[in-house]
Amino acid sequence: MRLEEEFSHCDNYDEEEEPKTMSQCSIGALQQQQQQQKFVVVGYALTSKKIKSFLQPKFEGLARNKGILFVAIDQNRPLSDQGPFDIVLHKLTGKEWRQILEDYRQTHPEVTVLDPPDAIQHLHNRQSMLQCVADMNLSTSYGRVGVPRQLVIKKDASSIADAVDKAGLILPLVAKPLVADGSAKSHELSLAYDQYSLQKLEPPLVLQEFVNHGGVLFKVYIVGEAIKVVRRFSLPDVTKRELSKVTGVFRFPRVSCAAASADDADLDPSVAELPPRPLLERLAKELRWRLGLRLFNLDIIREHGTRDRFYVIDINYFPGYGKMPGYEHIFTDFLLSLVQSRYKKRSS
Ligand SMILES: Nc1ncnc2c1ncn2[C@@H]1O[C@H](COP(=O)(O)OP(=O)(O)OP(=O)(O)O)[C@@H](O)[C@H]1O
Ligand SMILES: O=P(O)(O)O[C@H]1[C@H](O)[C@@H](O)[C@H](OP(=O)(O)O)[C@@H](OP(=O)(O)O)[C@H]1O
Ligand SMILES: [Mg+2]
Ligand SMILES: [Mg+2]
Repeated sequence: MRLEEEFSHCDNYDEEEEPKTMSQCSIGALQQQQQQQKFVVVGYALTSKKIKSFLQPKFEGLARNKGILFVAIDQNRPLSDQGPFDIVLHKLTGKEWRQILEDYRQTHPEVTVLDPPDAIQHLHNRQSMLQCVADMNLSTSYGRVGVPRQLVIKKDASSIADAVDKAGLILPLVAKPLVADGSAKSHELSLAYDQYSLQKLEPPLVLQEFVNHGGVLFKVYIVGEAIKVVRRFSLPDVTKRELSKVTGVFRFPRVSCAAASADDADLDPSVAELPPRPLLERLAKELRWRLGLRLFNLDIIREHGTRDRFYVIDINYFPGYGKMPGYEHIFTDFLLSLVQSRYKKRSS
């Protein structure tokens, strides 16, 4: 759909208007064109679930008032025939789609594609996802940030116990599918309590040491330079006593989803205390740069019993921003800032 056709859905376009004369029409068209030119046009390619959670009416309304227009991308038509766009927002999977976006980035350097498909791919594998955090080795006066020790098992479940032993990983272990592509399967995680049961797991997977953290994690949303942190309930600590008694591998559900908000819960202050802001700002800035991404969130936990020992356990591309408090303003400001910085670059 051309942008002009898409505009027919806009509030300011009235189909019931009186017929106009030729000159009125062309003046009207010109004015409309001028109005259009002032809009920041954001093409989006998102699943219907994502459209519902992200493009909420209040957000679209605020964006429009600030001069931002969202236009659905038609995947069945060449991208170059659509728009013209200032920004392209996307969260779709598949090789074909990645190639379309890469080609479009080459032929339309003036358009900001959020974010580059190659950089997003980095987060689709739970090993490469956390590599940047490990490489960073962030240690400041506000605290240290690392990743839990982990091991990748590509195949052969019968060899897992040996591999775990060799690597010196300490039980319990969180077993996560290696691929993190947003599919339901990629969110099917288990907790393994004993060596013998490890053979029941299904590779390819990542085995990550379980870090006790008081049952609360921090979700850090990043939108360009903006950061927002929320608390979510998480898996409870595993005590030594429990570990000595329990055997087996237990599948666990989506424990830290939006419904598990712990922001208003009555928590032990040492568990609830948010990670220091300067530490998160350093982490976010470095990750933005190292990952080459502007839209992501990360799950970070504080080792129970410490004040300043943090672990990043997960990074998600274009997460559920619709559940981030104040996302409407944060996102619109971000989109406008992108266009302004492009404009500045061009005129300097
Ligand atoms: N190493 C760990 N130590 C302690 N708890 C962990 C660890 N890894 C994961 N968890 C728990 O398991 C949950 C799910 O893990 P993770 O965030 O890696 O999965 P996910 O399916 O990618 O989640 P999301 O829905 O955020 O994408 C976390 O929210 C946390 O409660
Ligand atoms: O599409 P994948 O990569 O699976 O990422 C999901 C995250 O893992 C979820 O945490 C998001 O849901 P919550 O915001 O309810 O946690 C979920 O948010 P959504 O349902 O608004 O899209 C997704 O961002
Ligand atoms: Mg997570
Ligand atoms: Mg995840």
